[in-house]
Amino acid sequence: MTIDIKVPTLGESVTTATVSKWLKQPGDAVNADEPIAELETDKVSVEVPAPQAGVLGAHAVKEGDEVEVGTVLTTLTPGAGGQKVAPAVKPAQPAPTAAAPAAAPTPKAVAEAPAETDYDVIVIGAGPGGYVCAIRAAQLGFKVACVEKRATLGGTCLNVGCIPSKALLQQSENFHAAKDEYGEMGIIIDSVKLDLAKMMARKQSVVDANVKGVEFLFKKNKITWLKGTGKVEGTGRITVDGKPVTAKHIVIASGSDSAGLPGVDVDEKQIVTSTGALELSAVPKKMVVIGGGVIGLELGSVWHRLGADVTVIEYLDRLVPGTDNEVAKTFQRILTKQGLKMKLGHKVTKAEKSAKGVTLTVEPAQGGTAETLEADVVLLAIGRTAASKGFGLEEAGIELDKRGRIVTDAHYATSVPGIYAIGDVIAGPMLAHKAEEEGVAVAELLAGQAGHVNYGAIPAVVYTWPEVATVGKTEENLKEEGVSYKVGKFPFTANGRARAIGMTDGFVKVLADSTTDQVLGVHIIGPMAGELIAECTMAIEFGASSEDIARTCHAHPTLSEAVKEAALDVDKRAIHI
Ligand SMILES: NC(=O)c1ccc[n+]([C@@H]2O[C@H](COP(=O)([O-])OP(=O)(O)OC[C@H]3O[C@@H](n4cnc5c(N)ncnc54)[C@H](O)[C@@H]3O)[C@@H](O)[C@H]2O)c1
Repeated sequence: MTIDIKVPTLGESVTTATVSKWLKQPGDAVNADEPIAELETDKVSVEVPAPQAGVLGAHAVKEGDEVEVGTVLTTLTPGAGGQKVAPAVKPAQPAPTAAAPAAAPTPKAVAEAPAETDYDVIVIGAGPGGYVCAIRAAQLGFKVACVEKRATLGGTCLNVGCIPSKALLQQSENFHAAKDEYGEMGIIIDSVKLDLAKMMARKQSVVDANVKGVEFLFKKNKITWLKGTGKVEGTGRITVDGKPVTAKHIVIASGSDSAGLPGVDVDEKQIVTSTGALELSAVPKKMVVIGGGVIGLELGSVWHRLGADVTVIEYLDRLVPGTDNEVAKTFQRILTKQGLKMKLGHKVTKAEKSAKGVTLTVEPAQGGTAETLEADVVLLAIGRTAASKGFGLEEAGIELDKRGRIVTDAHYATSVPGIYAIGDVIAGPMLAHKAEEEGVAVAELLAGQAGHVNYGAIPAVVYTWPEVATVGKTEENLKEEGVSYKVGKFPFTANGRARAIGMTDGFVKVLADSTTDQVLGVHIIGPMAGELIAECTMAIEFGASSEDIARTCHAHPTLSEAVKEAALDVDKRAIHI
């Protein structure tokens, strides 16, 4: 008996390929799944594996021939594979060695695409990118499943990131205000006490309500939650805890993990990432934060307000890289005034744990004399890395860049047909709302619509007090790009509402093109900056001019009037300064 080996399904809309190379010749013995020929489609190179062990018969096509899906390539006589039972036409492939691993990525993915699938779309990861993608795909009529290994939906953001940190930020701000600021407003509270356990319980109830909300949305949209760990096997195929599941389209939204630092071993008790810093059972006396970025400053602020002596060690000579320099300097001044200690231009080279605490060795970033710092708790917050390892991506041939992020084209397609990626696991800012936008865009693209993300209009917010919010280009960006721009600025000290609420730190800065007046960037440090930036983001999205903002009536008395005044100041006609 012989069986035909045919050109397999090549993926969506690809029906023809060219036989680029025969890897095995007639008479060669092959094992099941061993590649026997290489085909090239207009998208990728594909290997055709033998369906079972046996000996190859006559080849029906030669190298260079164009073939269609279903064309017979060659025949196979089933039997024992792996050994030559007929004279070799070509030497057998060398056995894999450490120096030359045989597990070449890419090609087999397309060859194994299933003809019929369990779902239209499978999303791997139920964070803001993944769950939003799943919901939008379901709205568009797809049969959708979402794989999530965590016990609850919502990913890092809802479970151990954005949401719990914002709950703690609010609660610690209220505690601090009641303790240190209400007196000025004529509210005398004799004794303000912290009940940390209750504070943590409330934070958890906020998280619980949010993650249950996503579960409800899944039910409402008839999305199947596949509980377990997803592993990508190739085009159209994954496994969940080892069980095969198939889909026409796979979207990877696996997110990111906290970056480690050699010599600093995280135990989530004494040396913590953001996850541990949201769970501390007591206020540390001394806390050292490694990294003066978003997480370090938000969570450093929380524990400082609750009573910890906090020192931030930052490698660069400024806080929050990427934000407007002037904003960063003001931010540093305000946080220092609040009592956070800053050690800029320094790095941690070692962290030694003992029963008493942690001893950190700290050195100037550019070299110099080392010193030691003591801490009860160390928060490591030096960035996050794409979660792209350990679930089959490289084996399936999905290309990663040097930083481990999945490489995608403008439509979020990876190097393997039918597999897409969005959110923290691909390039771009690691922000929940960026991931959400990409989730919607990819779902719409899969439905044949014009899904799109405007990367020039993605706001970023640091939820400290005051908040820092930014959208579009910074002055530094514009100088680098040689764009001529005008600056309008307005301080919150001159805003009536800011005075009334007693929060006058900070300013709004509007950057507009010198020639066209188009708004190119807005940078805010001040009360509720994270809310105020929405108007500015919309201005950029709609291609508005600073005059458009300046001529828009803003309610009085509101903080948003500071945005209007900054826009007026672009033409030096602010009223209240
Ligand atoms: N509010 C928000 O939107 C929000 C909140 C939390 C996290 N996030 C995102 O999560 C990601 C991670 O946040 P993050 O704060 O960890 O990263 P980050 O990139 O914001 O900041 C990390 C900081 O650590 C510094 N650093 C790096 N190596 C160092 C070293 N060896 N010693 C001292 N300093 C060092 C960097 O210069 C940088 O300032 C970011 O992409 C952030 O945007 C966003």
